[in-house]
Amino acid sequence: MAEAETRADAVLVADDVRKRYGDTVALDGVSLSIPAGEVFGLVGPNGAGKTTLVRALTGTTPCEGTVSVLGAAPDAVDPHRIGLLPQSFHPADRLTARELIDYYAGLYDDARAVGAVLDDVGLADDADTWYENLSGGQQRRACVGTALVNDPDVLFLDEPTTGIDPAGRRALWSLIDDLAAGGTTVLLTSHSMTEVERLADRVGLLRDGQVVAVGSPDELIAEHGGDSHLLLDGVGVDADAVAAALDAEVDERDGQLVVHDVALADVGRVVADLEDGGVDFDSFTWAEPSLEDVYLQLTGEALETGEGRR
Ligand SMILES: Nc1ncnc2c1ncn2[C@@H]1O[C@H](COP(=O)(O)OP(=O)(O)OP(=O)(O)O)[C@@H](O)[C@H]1O
Repeated sequence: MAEAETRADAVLVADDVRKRYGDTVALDGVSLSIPAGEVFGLVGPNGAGKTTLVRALTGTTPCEGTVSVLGAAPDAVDPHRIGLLPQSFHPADRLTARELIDYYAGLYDDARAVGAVLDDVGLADDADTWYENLSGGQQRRACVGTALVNDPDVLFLDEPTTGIDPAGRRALWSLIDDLAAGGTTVLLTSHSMTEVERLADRVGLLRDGQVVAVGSPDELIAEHGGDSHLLLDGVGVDADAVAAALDAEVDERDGQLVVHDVALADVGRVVADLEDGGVDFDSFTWAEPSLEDVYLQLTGEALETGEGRR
């Protein structure tokens, strides 16, 4: 699709957006265009500029360049149409979850029913617990709820699932799916590549305030994810011995040996060749390239775990 056509349909546009904090360049010429109903995942290392871009797009920080939301400058858009979950959000401790959602609902003329929002974020059973007595994950759910009360057309979620347990994360993912299916445009930031690969129609990778790649997870994986590979674990595994036994490219990553370019159908043969070559290893895992590999490739940084660094 031509860029002009894309922009005409776009709900969120950033055009050459720049932001400095003193000597720190937080955004260095970011251009993006996000159509209605898309879930767009923004990823990148700490300090890459994700939160600053969310703030620029929501008009909560001034910036150079052009940003537009629903065809207008962010501060000209009807606030009913925008939902924002900031990365840092500290509601009053002595409000219950219900009172917190009710407070935000009171800011809008036609807010959703408080009980329905509590249901959406899985807090119906804890609705009358003070915020300070909710667990970290429950607190985050309550915060997500405040961004949903106005049934927004555009939803900004800055690290929405931080601290939320796996079941809660899945529930939130399916809620986001449903919102997008209903036409809501969602911009979310995350350090979990699993989350972004699962949710996002397209992903933008920020590094040092610049967009270094944009595309669907499949496109990014095909372009930057590398090959399917075998990971070898165990004391006594030696990269040179493995390379010699297999006549293959081998390198080290996080204490494992990576044998490159191994198709699933070839795993049996490769393992037999290793045994024939006298290579001593404890276990192996076959892996297809994932968004995490794209991230590693483009940022040169390792995530602490496969589920992100938080
Ligand atoms: N209010 C501020 N004052 C000064 N510098 C800031 C401010 N906010 C952000 N920065 C700096 O701007 C850069 C981008 O920060 P930003 O919070 O946008 O990154 P991020 O990608 O969201 O990081 P994280 O993954 O840690 O949330 C960083 O170098 C940060 O230190």
